[in-house]
Amino acid sequence: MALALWKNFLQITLKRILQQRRLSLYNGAHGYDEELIKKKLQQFSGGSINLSKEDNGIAILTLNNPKLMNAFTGTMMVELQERVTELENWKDGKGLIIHGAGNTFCSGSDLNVVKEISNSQDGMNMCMFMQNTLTRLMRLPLISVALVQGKAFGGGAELTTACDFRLMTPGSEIRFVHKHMGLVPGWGGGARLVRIVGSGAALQLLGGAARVGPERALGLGLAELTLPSAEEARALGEARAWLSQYTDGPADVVRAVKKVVAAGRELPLEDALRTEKEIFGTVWGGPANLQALVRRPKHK
Ligand SMILES: CCC(=O)SCCNC(=O)CCNC(=O)[C@H](O)C(C)(C)COP(=O)(O)OP(=O)(O)OC[C@H]1O[C@@H](n2cnc3c(N)ncnc32)[C@H](O)[C@@H]1OP(=O)(O)O
Repeated sequence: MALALWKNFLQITLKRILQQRRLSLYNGAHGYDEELIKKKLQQFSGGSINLSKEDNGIAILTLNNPKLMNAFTGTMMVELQERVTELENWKDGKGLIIHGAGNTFCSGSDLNVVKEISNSQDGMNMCMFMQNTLTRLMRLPLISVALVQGKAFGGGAELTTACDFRLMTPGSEIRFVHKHMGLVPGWGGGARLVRIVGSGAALQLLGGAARVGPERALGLGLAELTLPSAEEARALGEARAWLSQYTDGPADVVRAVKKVVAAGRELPLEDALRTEKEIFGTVWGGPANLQALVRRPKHK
């Protein structure tokens, strides 16, 4: 009995490690040493990344370091990775809202940390660490929303692009300030921005470190909607209500929808088609499909 349980535990752990590897971009073969950079990042503490999973299948991820406009300290980067792992293992999940504490989104990486790891090796490892985490975030089978209040600057702007949708509150601003810091995006925000707004607009936003308010973001297709409220709790309620139009329904179907779109977004066409076939197989003849066949709804 104990041996069977142990074997089962080992199998589950191995499966999780393999899944994380498959969903990540970098490993040892790329000269990436995850344990080394995690140890380094742990030296720079402060703030937290909080996750609450609600019964409606929507999770709320809060960037919590309001003293520094929710800038990412080292421990927050590590905590973000842990929360993403938790979300990968949340089988009832359908949606995710990412927001910042204290009426603002995130001012990027903590400049005190940036200064301490300004050598090339640490910088490249931090870049690979954050790309791995944000790529796994983007690939979650959850429909995700960045709720942008106040400012989303630098790495904060990059984080918004790892979500499926961006909702902005009145007066909020997304700004890729990297150029003014003598940098380019390194958390994957450049590549994702090109796919969201196209290369011309991305060049304008990155090359000019442009301020993007709700109106311009809507015009560019960077944001979906300007919410009516700028106040934290109200805006969160409005974001929840907006997201629920896509997360209503059985978890397996909502997750399948996200997986089909994620495959179409990332894979070459033939691979995406094959993946779509696999995902189709998980819902065809499933409970929601059979119930619908009994109900025979008219889609008027
Ligand atoms: C991945 C690459 C990156 O992310 S590089 C980092 C890019 N981000 C930045 O350069 C943001 C720098 N900060 C700013 O421009 C301003 O603080 C912004 C965000 C516009 C907010 O301005 P304002 O509303 O006037 O507030 P403030 O400047 O008084 O800030 C409040 C306190 O927060 C701090 N803060 C802000 N951002 C960061 C940051 N990224 N790292 C470290 N600290 C940050 C400010 O220094 C200020 O602290 P203090 O009150 O002076 O002790």
